[in-house]
Amino acid sequence: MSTPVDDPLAREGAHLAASRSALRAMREDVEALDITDVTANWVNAEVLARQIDERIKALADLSDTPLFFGRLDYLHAPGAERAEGAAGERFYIGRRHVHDADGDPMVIDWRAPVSQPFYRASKKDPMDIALRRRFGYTGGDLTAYEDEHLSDPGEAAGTSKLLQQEIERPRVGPMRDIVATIQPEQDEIVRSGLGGTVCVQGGPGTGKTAVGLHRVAYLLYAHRERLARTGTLVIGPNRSFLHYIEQVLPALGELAVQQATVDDLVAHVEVRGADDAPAAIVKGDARMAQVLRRALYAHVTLPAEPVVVVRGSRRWRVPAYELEEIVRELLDRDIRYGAAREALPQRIAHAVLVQMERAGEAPDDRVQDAVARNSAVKAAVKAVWPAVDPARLVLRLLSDAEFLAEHAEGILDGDEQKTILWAKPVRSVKSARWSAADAVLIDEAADLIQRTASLGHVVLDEAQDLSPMQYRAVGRRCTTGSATVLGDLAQGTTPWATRSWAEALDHLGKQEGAVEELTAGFRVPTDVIAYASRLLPHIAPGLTPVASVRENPGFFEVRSATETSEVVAACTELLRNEGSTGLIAADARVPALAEALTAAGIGFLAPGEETTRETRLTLVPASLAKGLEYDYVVLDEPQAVVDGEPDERTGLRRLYVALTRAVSGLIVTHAAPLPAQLAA
Ligand SMILES: Nc1ncnc2c1ncn2[C@@H]1O[C@H](COP(=O)(O)OP(=O)(O)OP(=O)(O)O)[C@@H](O)[C@H]1O
Repeated sequence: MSTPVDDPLAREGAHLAASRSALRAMREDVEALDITDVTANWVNAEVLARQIDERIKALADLSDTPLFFGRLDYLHAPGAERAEGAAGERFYIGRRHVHDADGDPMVIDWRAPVSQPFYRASKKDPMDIALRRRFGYTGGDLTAYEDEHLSDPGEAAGTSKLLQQEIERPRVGPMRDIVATIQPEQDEIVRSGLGGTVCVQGGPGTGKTAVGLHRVAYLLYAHRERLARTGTLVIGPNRSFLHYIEQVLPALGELAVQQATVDDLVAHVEVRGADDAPAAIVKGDARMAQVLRRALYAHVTLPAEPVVVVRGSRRWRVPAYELEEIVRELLDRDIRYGAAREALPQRIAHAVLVQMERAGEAPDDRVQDAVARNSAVKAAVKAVWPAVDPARLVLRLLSDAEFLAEHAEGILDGDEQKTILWAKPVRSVKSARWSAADAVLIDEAADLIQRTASLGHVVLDEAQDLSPMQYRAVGRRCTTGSATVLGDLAQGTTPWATRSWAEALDHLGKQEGAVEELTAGFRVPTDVIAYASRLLPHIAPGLTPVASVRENPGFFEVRSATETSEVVAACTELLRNEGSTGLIAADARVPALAEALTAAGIGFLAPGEETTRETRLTLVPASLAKGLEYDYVVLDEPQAVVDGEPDERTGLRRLYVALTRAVSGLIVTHAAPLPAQLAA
């Protein structure tokens, strides 16, 4: 019988058990904290209690997530300046830091500098690593390990089986983290500094979303205090997508990252209406920002009358030309409309004070405040620099042809103006049927009036679908921070879809952002991605096709199915496999397919609903498929997916998205002929 001493696996198992009890002890220490004496008031107590609560949650030992997944044996002790626990030469790499009762590290956080060679070291550049060990788990049990002697010239470089297994593991439930298998080119993006914006172009399944989420986790580790103050945000295309990814960061111990759609960010009004494509295109065009600025500043009128302030028996007169100077100076300064409006009364009061001093008085700050509040000053401010409500400003632009023409002159042509004008004038902000694009305009106007607060870091996923005005809305939420922009130009399905990343970064206000490309595909099997890539020359010429890293060639079949029952049969067939199945269909065909599934007694979910062992089928309208994945996919009627979009290119892009959701197998069913572009 082997003993822990001679059996490496047993030895590693013992380290796992010891690490687990150390983690338990760390948690118990936090749970035992008594804060009654240390907090001066209840607000502090509540904040502290919440922090403690979060810390306890972050220290949870999740039975199905291994505490460590790798080990690094350094040749030398890493430099003290870069080491968390530099004393030892051996480090276990895991999701979070675990230390023993003496404070010595048992498990090192994957984000620590000493963990980096786990992801980056190679035979070519061993990074001072003698041994890299990967661990394999079955359930929560440590059952395998695999070694690479990176500094041993005699050992050939090979591909890791454990890595391959992890990549090919079937999917059930929401998205999970990839910390154990982040690839070198992904790691470079994950660990790029907080100061810079990174934009990642990558085909379907290249790990963009995964990389973006891990980058936030990394940044939170490396800049914890700063980001706790300024905040982080992940932006995704819709609720079901956000739901799909929402557990990745908590699994990495990060509970404080906000998630939102762009619509959530700009929810100044209730969106009840929709634009047709031509109107949405103009409203989403960056030129609208100029129109709004002009329309807003048109409210400022240069004063023609003096301001006369009466105080006691004296009258102080600020002549019109002096007022004009003040107004011009405020217009020239780079401050918001609202801030300038707030400054104006003080400026006028200051001019009065100068006169008072000249007249031998010695007014103090209180006098200046009193003058600023004087009714004559208030009236002048109201006339010269009136308060503007952003929603009302947009309402007027969209309902008043003359007002729009005046401010869009030389920016939008006559047809464009007509396109965005509402058919019927609308009376109030409340009664208007605002569209999503209108809400973005209101957000732009609101920011012209009052600066939007900036976060420390924003991750923008599926960015290719944003309009220039939406990019601006996101950009103003990270003016003093940085962004990770993730997308695929070939998957852009909005009429205003991004044409180039340079342009997108420009609208975002992050011209300096670096564009990186990911081309290794972790999701889609070789045969399927090859089939889908036939569309690339038609939808995004010039993009590199994804190269699948999956060894399993996957299952792929195109078959004719004239009845919905045959589509249902394809689902039943795929459900015999382990993992999730998605039935993706043109939105218009979803009701009929839902009916057919129900008639056949097959339970199914909507996208974003969590798959369970019992219900593993999701019926996905093509319009919601983006970003999601299933082990097996039945793609119903490709031509209908194409026809569901207003133009052929968008239709083919939608089809490309739908074709690239499968991890292990795809059946395409069709009654109508397949789109010609899919022919080999
Ligand atoms: N290094 C990796 N190791 C294991 N799995 C990975 C790795 N990178 C990505 N994956 C997996 O590949 C799948 C696709 O990743 P992800 O959804 O991030 O790709 P994407 O580029 O955002 O795709 P899409 O363009 O379709 O939205 C996910 O299941 C993800 O967990």
